Amino acid sequence: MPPTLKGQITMEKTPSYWVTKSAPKRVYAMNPAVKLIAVVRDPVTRAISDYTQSASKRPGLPPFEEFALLNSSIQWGGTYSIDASWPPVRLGIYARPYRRWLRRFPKSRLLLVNGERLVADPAAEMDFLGLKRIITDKHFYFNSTKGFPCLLKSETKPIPHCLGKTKGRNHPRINQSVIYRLKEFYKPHNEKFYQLSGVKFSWP
Ligand SMILES: Nc1ncnc2c1ncn2[C@@H]1O[C@H](COP(=O)(O)OS(=O)(=O)O)[C@@H](OP(=O)(O)O)[C@H]1O
Repeated sequence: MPPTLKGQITMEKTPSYWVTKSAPKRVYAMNPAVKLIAVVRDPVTRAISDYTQSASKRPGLPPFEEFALLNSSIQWGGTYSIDASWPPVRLGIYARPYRRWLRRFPKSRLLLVNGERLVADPAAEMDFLGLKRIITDKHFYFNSTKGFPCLLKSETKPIPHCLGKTKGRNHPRINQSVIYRLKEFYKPHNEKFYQLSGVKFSWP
């Protein structure tokens, strides 16, 4: 962590902390009063997003369906199982890492941000850190080319800032029966996560 003056808040963002087994213990040892934020979205969309990121770096990568299904030689429309060990699928089982974090930190200090709501209404997600509300909904505008909200750095000097090209990519079309199977796969895991967190996300 960089040095922080009194009155300043230091922030650090690393998605892999969420699933790194040793992270809760180490973060706790660093500062047990730390506030934690995890953005979670529909795990089916998360898996496709994760695959899209890899595909952008590796042209010619086989289609999503071939990784998501076990024994993908079977026709996609037939009977098949989901490959729960494929990281884009596995990382959407949120209850597992969430349980690990809860062994060290109280629920009140781990904010679960609804990824779908973060896109629909970003300003609504800003209160957890207890900071003065400087960023409000006036600082966001919907950029229709990007299809996502972007930030106006100040109300008076509205310089627009969108996230880079690697955020908000177009996802490939995925076979509908594979999507259906993935939803079925995640249903019990999502339920477990809703039970543990007390938050009913709207994923099917
Ligand atoms: N405002 C705004 N602009 C662009 N993208 C937005 C925004 N808000 C949320 N998102 C969603 O963030 C997704 C990328 O987040 P990542 O988890 O891949 O980022 S990172 O791993 O933390 O770097 C990204 O996923 P993809 O759509 O698959 O690219 C977006 O859905």
